Parts: sequence; structure tokens; C-alpha cells
Amino acid sequence: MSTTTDFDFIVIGGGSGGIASANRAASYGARVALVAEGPLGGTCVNVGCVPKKLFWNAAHLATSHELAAGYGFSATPWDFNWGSFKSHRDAYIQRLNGRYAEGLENNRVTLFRGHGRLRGKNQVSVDEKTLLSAAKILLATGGTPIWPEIPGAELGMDSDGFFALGEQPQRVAVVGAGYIAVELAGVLRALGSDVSLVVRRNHFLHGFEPMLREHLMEAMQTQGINLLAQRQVRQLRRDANGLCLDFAQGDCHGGLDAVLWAIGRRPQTSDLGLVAADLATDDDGFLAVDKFQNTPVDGIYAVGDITRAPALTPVAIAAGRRLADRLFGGQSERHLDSSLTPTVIFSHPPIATVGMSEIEARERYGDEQVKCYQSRFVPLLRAFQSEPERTAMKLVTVGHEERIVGLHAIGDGVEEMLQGFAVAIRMGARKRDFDDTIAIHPTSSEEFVTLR
Ligand SMILES: Cc1cc2nc3c(=O)[nH]c(=O)nc-3n(C[C@H](O)[C@H](O)[C@H](O)COP(=O)(O)OP(=O)(O)OC[C@H]3O[C@@H](n4cnc5c(N)ncnc54)[C@H](O)[C@@H]3O)c2cc1C
Ligand SMILES: NC(=O)c1ccc[n+]([C@@H]2O[C@H](COP(=O)([O-])OP(=O)(O)OC[C@H]3O[C@@H](n4cnc5c(N)ncnc54)[C@H](O)[C@@H]3O)[C@@H](O)[C@H]2O)c1
Repeated sequence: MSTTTDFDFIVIGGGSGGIASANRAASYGARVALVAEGPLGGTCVNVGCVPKKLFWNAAHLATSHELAAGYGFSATPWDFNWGSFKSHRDAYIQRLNGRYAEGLENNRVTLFRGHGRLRGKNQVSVDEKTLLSAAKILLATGGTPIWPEIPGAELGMDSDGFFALGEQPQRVAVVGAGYIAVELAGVLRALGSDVSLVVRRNHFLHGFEPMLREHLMEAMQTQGINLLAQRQVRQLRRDANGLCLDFAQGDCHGGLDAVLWAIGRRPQTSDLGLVAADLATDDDGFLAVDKFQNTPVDGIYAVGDITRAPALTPVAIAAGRRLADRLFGGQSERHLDSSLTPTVIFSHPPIATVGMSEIEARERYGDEQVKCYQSRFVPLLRAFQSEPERTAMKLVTVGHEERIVGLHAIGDGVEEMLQGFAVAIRMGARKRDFDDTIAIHPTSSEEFVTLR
């Protein structure tokens, strides 16, 4: 190994949290090393948020001709060219990779390309060739898709494989019930594939406000997504008709071109040299951190998907930046409070949600303290459709002051609506603050300030 180079801060992982923390620390004058394998930007930029949102935009355009007819446009659907979309998308992502590299260089962060591994509490090796040392080390190595341990699993693909596809699969089964499953099932269906969604329970998006998933389930069924509920996949095999899923319930689902596993992600902590630094993960591979991102070992920190914080890019970024503010910016109490994290599921229609579901609020505060307001309506955009997809909204309030503890919406445009409402809720907004706010007409978001 080459001689040790000394830094103030070593960051392992060039994704959302790692890059944000490295740049922020360098802005305070710290000497920072970033050890990164894989393309810069990590999951979000390369195989997550960015390609997914571009797909979502494509899917949105693909279905807009249905609306356009009512507005007097000739309703000829246009053809989608998967290959051309992919080459534009990949070129865009490459530009982002380049911008991240430039940003690091401009901020004087020293980039080491390769696999980072702890070699003690203050040392990190890069591909076992270069040795770095620092008093402070941040672990930000993100997550990776989980594959089912069943015969034939390798015949399917994970979300990384989905983004690598050169051609559109025509008959697809998506297995899973979380964000990725509903998002990618929706994209594929909107782009014209025949899609089945395989879930173990009666529903998907377990843990979210039930109003949201009930509304989405209804919309997906109207769109022609085949929901295969209460199915546990036992094996995947290939026969003369294509891929076939066998279920523990005794039936099967065949004739498929592709099967997408979307059954969760696990933290990438198994090859990080944790033992050398006296660190250990929990049984699921996560690192325990306190509110300041401190691991139990002094001088070693963790942010992002390797911790139990919500696995979202803005959470990883915020945790990484706040940590750098605290360690190098003289802000000794700076930390992330992720308790009211707003989130959007880019399903069709999209879901926007922040805070507690009605059930969670009733459990926490008791039935008599909780009051909910709801609305379900046809947005003006869909005024000319014979069977329009509706928008649904719900506010969950507590106490005599009716403090808003949950805000949930599903429908056109809600993905852009949530951010501002999340600010108000974080500031402690009450129902009457919403009522006192003049509506913007005609919009869908005005419904939130006119609920009765
Ligand atoms: C399909 C999909 C869609 C998503 N959509 C959204 C969305 O719309 N909005 C949202 O907020 N979030 C979304 N997410 C989640 C988001 O991508 C993650 O929460 C976020 O990327 C986590 O950031 P991170 O810094 O923890 O890790 P990552 O971004 O995963 O970065 C970790 C980096 O570390 C590298 N690495 C790992 N081990 C080592 C090592 N030993 N040495 C050197 N480098 C290493 C990895 O190669 C990777 O580049 C999505 C995720 C997926 C999979
Ligand atoms: N829009 C966004 O912000 C966005 C989009 C995608 C992903 N993400 C983040 O990435 C994380 C990972 O996403 P994800 O969808 O992979 O995971 P997830 O944890 O959200 O969902 C995994 C789902 O798979 C189900 N499941 C587990 N094992 C299964 C099995 N053997 N068979 C069938 N179903 C099974 C689980 O019940 C769960 O519903 C998310 O939790 C989220 O934080 C965010």
C-alpha cells in the first residue's frame, strides 16, 4: 500500500449523502477525501430518483393524449421509442456525473476512485492500494436491491436491471408492494406494457394512509394493472410461453417477458471493514446512529440509506450537510430532525404525504383528540372526461386547536403541491391557519384551504 495521506475528513460513498457532506465540509476549509466506487451521484442519480422521474415524465406524456381529446385535439396516440428515450436519459445522467466531478474539484475535495474499507478507527484503504487517514470518517455507502431467495430468482431483474433494459418488455410482473413496485408498475403500464403487480397481502403501500392506497388501487385497476393479491412467490421458471411465477398458494402466472423484483433494499455495509473499527451493524445490516449521526465509535459517522432514517435522497443530503456544519462549521447542535419528512410516490396518479396517517394519530393521541377532513373531487383538468380519475385529499388534525399532524393527497399535480404545505405543518399550522389562507382559484391545492 502507498504511504498514508492525511485528511481532516474521509467520506466513503459518492452518493447523495456522501457528496453533500464532502462538499459542505470542504466549504469550511476542511481537507476532505471522498472515496467512491460506481458512478458519481450514487443510487439517486444513476439508478434511482433521476431515471425514475424521467420515466415518470415519459409515462405522463404517454397518457396525456387521453385528456387532449376532450380539449379538441385529435386523439391519436403517439408511439414511444424506448431506445431513443434511453439514450437521451443516459446522456443526461452522464452530464450529471460530470457536474458532480466538477463540483468536487471546484470545492477542492480529493476524489479517490475505488472501494473504501475501514482499516481501523482513523484509516481507510482504497482498493487495498492507497491508505488514507483522518480523525473523522463518514460512512455513506447507501443500499442495494434485495433479491428473493427462491429457485429461478436470477431469471428476474431488480430496479438496476430495469433501468438497463434496452427494449420495453411487453408482459411484465412486478413483485413487491412499496415505492419502487407501484412506481415502476405505473410507468410500464402507462407506456403500454401488460402489467401484473404481485403482493403478499391484500394491498400495497402498507404503513401509508389507507385512503391513499385504496385510491391508487382503484386507479391502477381502471388503468388495467392486474393486481395479484395474497400471493407468495415460490419460484420463477421459464417454459415455452416465457417466464412463469409459481405461487405458494398453488397457482401460477405465466407468459411473461420480464419479472421485476421490488421487494426492498438492504444497506451496503458488509464489505466496509467495520470490524477493524470495532463497529457492528444490526441484524438487517443497518448502522445505529444518534441524532448527530454519531456511530458508537468516536469519530466515525453514518448518513443515508445505511442508517434507519427514511431512505430518501433529501434526508441523506440534509444529514450529510448538517453533520459537516457541526464538525467543521462551528454549529455544535446542528442535526437533522426527520420526523416530518414529506415524501412523494411517483405513481399514476402521484401520492404526496407528510406526517401521520389517521390510524397513527388515533393510536398516538386517542380517538377523541383526532379530527379528519377529507375531499374527493374531479380536478378541472379532467372536466371533459367521461370517467375522470379523481383527486383525493385528507387532513389529520389533533386537539381543540386542530393542529395538523398529517396531510395526504393523491391526484394530478400533488407532487408539486406538497413542499409548501410541508413547511406550514413543520411550523405548527392549525386547521384555522389553512382556513384563513386565501385560496388560489382554480387549482386543486385550494381544496386544502377550503376543507369543511
Ligand atoms: C428506483 C429508485 C427510485 C428512487 N426514487 C427516489 C425518489 O424519487 N426520491 C427520493 O428522495 N429518493 C428516491 N430513492 C432513494 C434514494 O435514491 C436513496 O435514498 C439515496 O440515494 C440514498 O443516498 P445515500 O447517500 O445513502 O446512498 P447512495 O446514493 O446509494 O450512494 C452510495 C454510494 O456509495 C458507493 N459505495 C458503496 N460502498 C462503497 C465502498 N465501500 N467504497 C466506495 N464507495 C462505495 C455506491 O456505489 C454509491 O455510489 C430511490 C431509490 C431507488 C432505488
Ligand atoms: N419516490 C421516492 O421517494 C422513492 C422511490 C423509490 C424508492 N424510494 C426509497 O427506496 C426505498 C426502497 O424502495 P422499495 O420499493 O424497494 O422498498 P420498500 O421497503 O418501500 O418496499 C418493499 C416492499 O416489498 C414487500 N416485500 C418484501 N419481501 C417481499 C417478498 N418476498 N415478496 C413480495 N413482496 C415483498 C414489502 O412488504 C414492501 O412492501 C423506499 O423505502 C424509499 O424509501 C423512494
